Amino acid sequence: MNLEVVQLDKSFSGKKAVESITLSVESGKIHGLLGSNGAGKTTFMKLLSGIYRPDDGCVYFSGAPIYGNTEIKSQVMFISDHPYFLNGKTLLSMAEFYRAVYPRWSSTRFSQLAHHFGLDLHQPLSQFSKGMKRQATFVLAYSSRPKVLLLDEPFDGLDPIIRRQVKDIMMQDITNHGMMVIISSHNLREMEDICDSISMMHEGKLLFHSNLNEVRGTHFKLQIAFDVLPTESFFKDVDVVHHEIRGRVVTCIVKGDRYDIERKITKYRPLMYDILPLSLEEIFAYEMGERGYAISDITIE
Ligand SMILES: Nc1ncnc2c1ncn2[C@@H]1O[C@H](COP(=O)(O)OP(=O)(O)OP(=O)(O)O)[C@@H](O)[C@H]1O
Repeated sequence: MNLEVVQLDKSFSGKKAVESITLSVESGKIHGLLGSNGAGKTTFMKLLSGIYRPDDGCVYFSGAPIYGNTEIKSQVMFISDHPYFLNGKTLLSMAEFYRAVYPRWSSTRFSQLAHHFGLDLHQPLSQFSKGMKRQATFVLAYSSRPKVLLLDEPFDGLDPIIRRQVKDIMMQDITNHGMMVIISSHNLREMEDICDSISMMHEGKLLFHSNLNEVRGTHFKLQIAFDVLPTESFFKDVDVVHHEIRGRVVTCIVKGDRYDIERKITKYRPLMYDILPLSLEEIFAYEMGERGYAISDITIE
């Protein structure tokens, strides 16, 4: 299933939580949703999963709007950042519930995964630890075999071994069954490793939407040392979008083709230079900084 979001709007008490978002994601891909606190990521996820009705615009999966559409909703699974289970339920009784709602449910998968993670089928889920509750959520989600998996801060509370296994299973469903995954997370290091594309939200708006390899191939960090600092023309010529000068060393973020950048740099006769791809954290800081959301120091009494 492909996702198409068109001009999506959602407000709470007159305040926009999601504003004019347009976005598309193909099946078999992982899309990362990044953003500041309160940017609107969870609200956006709830609109994508058909929990919230949009004030304006629409969320389409394979051309059909999701809101109020039971058939589409049964193929889209949302895992919230707060695992929630019906009162007094065990993993086994939750499995019965999911089996009734999700037509692609696999009891074989359920038995295999519950056994693999060593989860007790008969213990009330309320007695599970935080990490065990998360594992139970993933067991139920993977057994439901959704075509689209929406994950809001999904790996919090999982130990590193389980975290890796949960991601491995997700990758198998993406590769073997073309599942689409949309992940909202503040863990940029992890997102960098697994996402095909990313978007960044701030104050309800989508600032930026791009294929990760494309960003890495067009944005670079440049450290360059000069005998004598160059004139302003250097920054224009090399297409510097942000720079800092310390002594005779200039650190910049540069946009463009890597070989073209190197060719231009050499004309300014640097003593030495290093050109590196930007990390997702640097892209985030740069894009947010452009919108006035930069790191500032705070001193407390
Ligand atoms: N049910 C609600 N009622 C009223 N306001 C809400 C509701 N849900 C979200 N909001 C508001 O919408 C805005 C976006 O919140 P949201 O939870 O979507 O942000 P977020 O990007 O997920 O944040 P975080 O990274 O901090 O989890 C916030 O200003 C929040 O107060």
